[in-house]
Amino acid sequence: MSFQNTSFDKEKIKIVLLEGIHASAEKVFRSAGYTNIVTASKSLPKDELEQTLEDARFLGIRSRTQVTDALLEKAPKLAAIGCFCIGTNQVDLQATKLRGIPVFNAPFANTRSVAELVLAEMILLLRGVPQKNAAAHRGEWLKSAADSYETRGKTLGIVGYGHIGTQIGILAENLGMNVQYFDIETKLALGNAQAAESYHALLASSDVVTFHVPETPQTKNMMDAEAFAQLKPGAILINASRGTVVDIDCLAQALETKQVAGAAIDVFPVEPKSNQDEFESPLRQFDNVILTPHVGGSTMEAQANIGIEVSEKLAKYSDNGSTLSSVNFPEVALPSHEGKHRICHIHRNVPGILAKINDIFSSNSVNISAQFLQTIDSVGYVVTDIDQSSSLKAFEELKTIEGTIKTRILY
Ligand SMILES: NC(=O)c1ccc[n+]([C@@H]2O[C@H](COP(=O)([O-])OP(=O)(O)OC[C@H]3O[C@@H](n4cnc5c(N)ncnc54)[C@H](O)[C@@H]3O)[C@@H](O)[C@H]2O)c1
Ligand SMILES: O=C(O)CC[C@@H](O)C(=O)O
Repeated sequence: MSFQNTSFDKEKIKIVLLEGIHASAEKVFRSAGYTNIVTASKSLPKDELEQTLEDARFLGIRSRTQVTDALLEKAPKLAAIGCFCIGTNQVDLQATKLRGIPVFNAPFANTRSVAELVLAEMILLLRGVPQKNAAAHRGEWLKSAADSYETRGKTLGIVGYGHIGTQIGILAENLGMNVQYFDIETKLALGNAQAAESYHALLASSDVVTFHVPETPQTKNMMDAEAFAQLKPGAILINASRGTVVDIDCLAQALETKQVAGAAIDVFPVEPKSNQDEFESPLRQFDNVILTPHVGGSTMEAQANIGIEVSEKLAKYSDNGSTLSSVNFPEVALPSHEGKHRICHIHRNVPGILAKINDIFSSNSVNISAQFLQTIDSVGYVVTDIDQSSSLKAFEELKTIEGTIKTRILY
């Protein structure tokens, strides 16, 4: 039997793209020869999702779809997942890794969009525009300079000085603001920004505090009752990171007591599953709070770019085996394997696997033309390019090595 018989027709490879992923993604897949593409404009209910994933090879999601180990159990053919966004907290990264499923995302494409929104919100909140706007819609006329401020000379505190936080810092300095930041990592201060002595020092000395941290156990309720008490009275609070970071009930209380003069919140502990579901929040009652439906990164530019970036990563993994920039997997950047067959072996990272793989190639007289290995704690990934004339028997034998998680053959 030749390798040709194991070939998986590209047209049969099922790709599921959920949550209104931009059409640019489908275009990339189609131009790479993939035609079995299922799309949905929202996240799917549990049963429907499980059914759709039964025979799916690739899954594309945004922030709503929760990928748990139990869901992966129902998706035995899944080869890789693309998060068409920055956050990957909706995916069980450990479970996907142990099942040999690399996860990809778009780490930069929407960062400018978030930075611009935050900048605009800061200006509007310092001027009291949200409450004046809401009043005008009710027929009231709040012409007054009271509690209305310029950004110039004010202090912006950025919590999480990464791709988004740094861009906001630069933009805010151009408005004449003083910028300070707090990050758990040592970061290069851009412009005239300064690292705050501590998180609490930042809270106590900033006129505007904005959060740009990932969802982690450490960032959960970073803004709790104690943190609100540390804020400079009358500060503005912005959260466009993750809904777990700010305790919404504590924020509501701080707005009641005027400890916080205004807020902009884009992300929530519980978000509606679709645009048809009602948005519930204790913040709805406050005119001085800008509420946006998790659209910090939702601009036409960002979504189109994300669609291209993540689908290209998935198509490349499918065609070539490259895992470069995966967030949970050994990263291997692979050259083209024209004229060769490429065998990908994903396994538990225990001593001796590489030797066993090569023993099998050797005993089957397989000529290896290139080999790549990378490991990440518990998982290893070995990619071997072999002559086309080599026997399929070796590939079948590789599957029997103890500790094998997944094998693929690409040609
Ligand atoms: N609202 C939206 O639509 C939207 C869009 C894009 C990203 N996001 C969210 O914004 C987050 C930040 O994005 P980014 O691109 O700047 O990420 P990033 O990884 O570049 O930066 C995050 C920074 O937070 C720091 N950090 C982590 N834990 C911290 C802690 N406990 N205290 C202080 N700093 C901590 C990291 O060291 C890093 O510098 C993402 O994780 C994502 O969840 C939201
Ligand atoms: O598009 C989304 O659903 C999430 C956007 C944002 O939170 C991200 O993590 O990039």
